[in-house]
Amino acid sequence: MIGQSLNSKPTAISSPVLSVGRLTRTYAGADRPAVDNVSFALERGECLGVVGESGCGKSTLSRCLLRIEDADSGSIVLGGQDIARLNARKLRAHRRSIQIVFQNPSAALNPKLKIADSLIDPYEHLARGAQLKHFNYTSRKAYIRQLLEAVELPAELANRYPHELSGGQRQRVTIARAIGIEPDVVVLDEPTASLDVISQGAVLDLLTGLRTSLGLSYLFISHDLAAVHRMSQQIMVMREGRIVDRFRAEDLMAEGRHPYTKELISIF
Ligand SMILES: Nc1ncnc2c1ncn2[C@@H]1O[C@H](COP(=O)(O)OP(=O)(O)OP(=O)(O)O)[C@@H](O)[C@H]1O
Repeated sequence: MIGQSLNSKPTAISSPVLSVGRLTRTYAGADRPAVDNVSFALERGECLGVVGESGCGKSTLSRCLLRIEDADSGSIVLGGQDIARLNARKLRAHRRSIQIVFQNPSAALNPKLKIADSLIDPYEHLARGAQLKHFNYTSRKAYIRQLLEAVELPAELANRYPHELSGGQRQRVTIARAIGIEPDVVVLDEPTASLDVISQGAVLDLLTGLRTSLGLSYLFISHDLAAVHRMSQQIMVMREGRIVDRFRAEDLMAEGRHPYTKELISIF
């Protein structure tokens, strides 16, 4: 099922899978932008971590990237096209390319749908008939079984409702939903914040395994520097809507870190 051919590290010469330029979003009545002139490039197959304290603009950034809300200005280049200004009809073609996993899996899953129905939904709306590289859609049942297996859940959970799963199992279902249509980019917005410490580690390890085996690229957004460091190849530090520091993960403790990054290091 899941191909292992993409297990090797991506080469540095590949062009970014997602490029964001000078993205800015100011809420009505606010005295400063929630997202202020943010630019970055996400390399294919990598995880780019965004760390910052509560209120720094992380969730606003992720909602703008998904076009759940619109930025005031700036570009979001995905698959070679700037999707920041596409109208709903044109945006539809790109919906499959970028998916999100939210903090709270209970809110992300429809309580009235069985797990199988929740899992099939993105495929039916965004990927029906598409050629998938890693999951084979031979039948609805076989596809759902592959998705559950990919996130290490037993097949029999397919017939349950969300309230009949643990929080960790529910988050694995939302991850399966996001990856099942094989997007280029997955935005992980505090994906483990609602889980206990043991489940957090297991879900982070699962996400890293999926990134390498499926060749996914992640934007991993969290207030937790330790988790961001564990997951990411590149790290950006966000404060009051701005990116104040960026570096490769191995340079976290290097000379020249921004004073605010040092503050975050001192409490992690
Ligand atoms: N819908 C909204 N309307 C008005 N202001 C908002 C809205 N959403 C967020 N904000 C404000 O924008 C700023 C950034 O909020 P955002 O939720 O993006 O931060 P965050 O880093 O994700 O915080 P947290 O980690 O607590 O979720 C905050 O000052 C917040 O009060």
